[in-house]
Amino acid sequence: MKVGIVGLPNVGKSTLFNALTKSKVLAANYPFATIDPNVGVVNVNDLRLDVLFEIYKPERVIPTSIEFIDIAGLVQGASKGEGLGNQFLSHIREVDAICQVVRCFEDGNITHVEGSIDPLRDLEIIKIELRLADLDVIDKRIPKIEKKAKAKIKEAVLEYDALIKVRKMIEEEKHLKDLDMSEDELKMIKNFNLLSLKPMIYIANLADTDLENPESNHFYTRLIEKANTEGIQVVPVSAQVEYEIANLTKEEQLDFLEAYGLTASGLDEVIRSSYALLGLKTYFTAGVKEVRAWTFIDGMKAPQCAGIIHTDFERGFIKAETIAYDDLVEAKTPQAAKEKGKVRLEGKEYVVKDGDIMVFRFNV
Ligand SMILES: Nc1ncnc2c1ncn2[C@@H]1O[C@H](COP(=O)(O)OP(=O)(O)OP(=O)(O)O)[C@@H](O)[C@H]1O
Ligand SMILES: [Mg+2]
Repeated sequence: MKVGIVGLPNVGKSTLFNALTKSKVLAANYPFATIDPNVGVVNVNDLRLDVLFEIYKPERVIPTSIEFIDIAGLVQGASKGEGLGNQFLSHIREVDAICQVVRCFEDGNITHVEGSIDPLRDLEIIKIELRLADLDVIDKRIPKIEKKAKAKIKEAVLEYDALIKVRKMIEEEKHLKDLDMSEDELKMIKNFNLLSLKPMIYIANLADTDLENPESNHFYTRLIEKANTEGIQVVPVSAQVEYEIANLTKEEQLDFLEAYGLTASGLDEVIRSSYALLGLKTYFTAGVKEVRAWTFIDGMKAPQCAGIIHTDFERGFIKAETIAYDDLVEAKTPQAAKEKGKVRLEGKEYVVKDGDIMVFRFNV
């Protein structure tokens, strides 16, 4: 699962990426500092792992992770080849969700490609470019299948109808959920990796002085209002502050945060929101050797979830011993949970739930 960090040039994308991934890729005060995408893996902090650690006292705890990709800045006209143009857009096609960094901080020393701070204008630029790029893809495809669709070839009719619907949706700025599309049409559309259909959150990149009270920044409040109308979540952070504290010890971090009137880093919220945005859930495996978190997609059944660990587990799946996280915590030990009848034996059709602690029985 990949999350792309997207936005205008020089708004703080690489700075945020460095903070998230504890890396040191080039983040610099000029547009197009980033050209090739940077890729990094980020652990997903989960307090439940700390609790499971206390229960199982394992030798090690392994959190789950997601991948972040820092992508080159996008400018007006990118869909027509401006800036890094289509090369840039192809990198966005590969991600499953988008974190859009929106500059809300004022700083005369840091160049803004549009010459002023205006988050709503910036959002509009990005949105238009993503939509134009999609229309381009659709309009190249439609003539290729039109004849076959008119000749009533089944596959082509399905694809043609789906493309026409989505084209209209993009043009009229509607949502996919407002469209009357069949399962098959939706599947078909997925293959095109359309940018405007990717789930998105906005990261409001604030000045350090705004952290204590973001609402005092009118750029930020306007961004929130806009996002509310779109049903998009906003996460406020200062990429610069997060970067500065990313490599400190936990204790130093707390002191540093306190100086800004904060109790926690904003990065966890960025990571958690991205995880949720992707529709991701977590199940656990737990024992004395290892407690480990595994990511699955909402709706997956037990065998598929087993397959995330090893394909043999899926192929030879028999049953899954399952305890709900809350049941385990309430019972205090796996033994007590068993005695209370809280350990369930689930079969092939079981839809795994967030927090399930699972032991897979399999035979190959
Ligand atoms: N919240 C912030 N407050 C002040 N300065 C910031 C903040 N976030 C980032 N910056 C500064 O903005 C400049 C640009 O940052 P960065 O290189 O991360 O941008 P970018 O979006 O990756 O740009 P590009 O598109 O060129 O790759 C850097 O000098 C960075 O230190
Ligand atoms: Mg960059």
